[in-house]
Amino acid sequence: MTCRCSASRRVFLPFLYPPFLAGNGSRGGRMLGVAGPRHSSSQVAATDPAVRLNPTPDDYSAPFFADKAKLTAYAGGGGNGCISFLRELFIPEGPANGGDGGHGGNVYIQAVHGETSLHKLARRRFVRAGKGKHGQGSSRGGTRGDDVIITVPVGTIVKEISRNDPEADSGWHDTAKKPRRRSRRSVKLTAVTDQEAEETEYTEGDEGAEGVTEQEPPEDPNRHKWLLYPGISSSEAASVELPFLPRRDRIFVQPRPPVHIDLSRPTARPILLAAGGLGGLGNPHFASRDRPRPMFATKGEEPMSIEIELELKLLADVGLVGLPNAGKSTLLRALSNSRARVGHWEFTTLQPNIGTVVLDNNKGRPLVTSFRANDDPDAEDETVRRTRFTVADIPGLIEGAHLDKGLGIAFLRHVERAGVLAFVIDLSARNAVEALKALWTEVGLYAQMREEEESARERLANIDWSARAGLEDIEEVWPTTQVMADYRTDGTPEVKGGLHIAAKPWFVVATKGDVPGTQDNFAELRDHLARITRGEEPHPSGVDGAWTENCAAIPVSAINGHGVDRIMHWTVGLLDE
Ligand SMILES: Nc1nc2c(ncn2[C@@H]2O[C@H](COP(=O)(O)OP(=O)(O)OP(=O)(O)O)[C@@H](O)[C@H]2O)c(=O)[nH]1
Ligand SMILES: [Mg+2]
Repeated sequence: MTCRCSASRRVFLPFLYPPFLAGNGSRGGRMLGVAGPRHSSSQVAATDPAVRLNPTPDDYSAPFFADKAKLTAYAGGGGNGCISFLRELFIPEGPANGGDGGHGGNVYIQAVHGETSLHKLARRRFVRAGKGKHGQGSSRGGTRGDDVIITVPVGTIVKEISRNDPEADSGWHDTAKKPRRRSRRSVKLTAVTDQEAEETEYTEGDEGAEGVTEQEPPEDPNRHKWLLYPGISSSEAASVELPFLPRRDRIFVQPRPPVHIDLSRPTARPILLAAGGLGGLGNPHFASRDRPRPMFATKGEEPMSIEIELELKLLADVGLVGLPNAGKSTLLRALSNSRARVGHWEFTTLQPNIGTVVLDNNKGRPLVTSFRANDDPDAEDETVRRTRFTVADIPGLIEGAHLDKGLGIAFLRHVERAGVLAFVIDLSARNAVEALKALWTEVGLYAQMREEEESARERLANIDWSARAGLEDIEEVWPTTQVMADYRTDGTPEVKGGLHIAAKPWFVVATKGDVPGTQDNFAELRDHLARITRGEEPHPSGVDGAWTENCAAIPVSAINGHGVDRIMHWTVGLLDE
């Protein structure tokens, strides 16, 4: 049989599979496997700044990235207790010696510095902790199930969607529902009235007593939690008298629903998400004078599972916000060692890129002296010397993004936590003041949407679902899915709220300054920002109380690396504020 795959390399489409290219065609690059010079494009780029800042569209590196993931964490079930008896040469019917079952493994979550994306978790769909092993004869306890730690990047938010906890649902661990202790031989009868259940005790020998109706003892609701000795006959099994299930405290306290954890700092210790089930008790626990050879043990607890949603908000110091094709990725390349994709069309960048700006050039002599808050809560010094800062480049924002136009405003969550916002404006494209206003309007509307979502979430968390609340109450607090902006008389959307982003320090990077005829545009922008600083013009977002202390525009030509150092100094100044 002949091979059905084409032997020709012509089917390889370089546009669709650019990462497979080792270089670019125009500068002596080559496809994989094709003879050519043995240096990579990154080596060429690293040595030649002109090539690095004006690369061809196929000269980039795109690491795997996902900022959302949904998965179900299953804790491990407990192992069963064992029913066994000592049997030796001269002891045919020895005492009970069944071991206890091992506890199930727990599922934890931990934010660590090494992780940068959720793509591995997005593909997994579920994680499962190990089951506890069953107990064995000769009093051998089962081993504990393995714990699982989900490691996520710093900046991840964990939200619970649903959970299934069979043990909690049965009320067995809920101390509020603890039944009264009763004698082993007494069986409870209940007569339910309209308001509350009245309890009467039915005790053997009371049959026929006045006021007590003779009834069959009710089925033990915990019958399914017992294991019977496999060797006993079915009639013996039916008549076996089981004691009350012993109440046991959980070793690990299950987090209260709904789980909502903001992992904005690395967590020194893993945080418990789902606690494993307790192991069952072996038959020696039930041995007594009356019952020296218990023919039963308890089963291990059923495990709980929790469905969670993970959302990553990249924690960069500076967020680049700009219209598509403004030159954000080129600027990121100029500031850092990033190999973000650059192209002369809109939406070249489809997912966020993070670059690190090294202040001391790795030589221990910082170009700029700067301090940042210390991450380590145990450290005595509150600030440490800053040697680097990170910059996030996100897909371009277009006007009407709040109406879900373009790539939407979902990517703004990656700059939401940035310490400083840098608005990248192309001086050669259009009026820079208008572009700045358009960008700030979208950012302001996004901030407003986030605030509404957050307050709706808080109200939802406070709802008493057990109360006889009308459906209207619930609908009232349900978050709106889209922001419907109010419009001013001039047709521009009006932003209400959103101060948590508008209060951040910001500046404008006026890029493509090398293009002839852009000076007037820059001068107008600079004057406009000076008026905002003096308080003669409102903040471009229109939000009251927004940051207007020292609004600056820095002219650069990122493609030539001109003026980029000033951005570094300015940013550090704002970060230190
Ligand atoms: N003349 C000139 N061209 C520039 C400059 N900076 C970027 N460009 C060009 O502008 C185009 C767009 O640059 P990108 O860096 O991809 O722009 P972007 O904002 O990341 O675009 P999106 O990812 O699509 O939002 C590319 O062709 C760059 O070569 C500059 O300073 N001067
Ligand atoms: Mg880009």
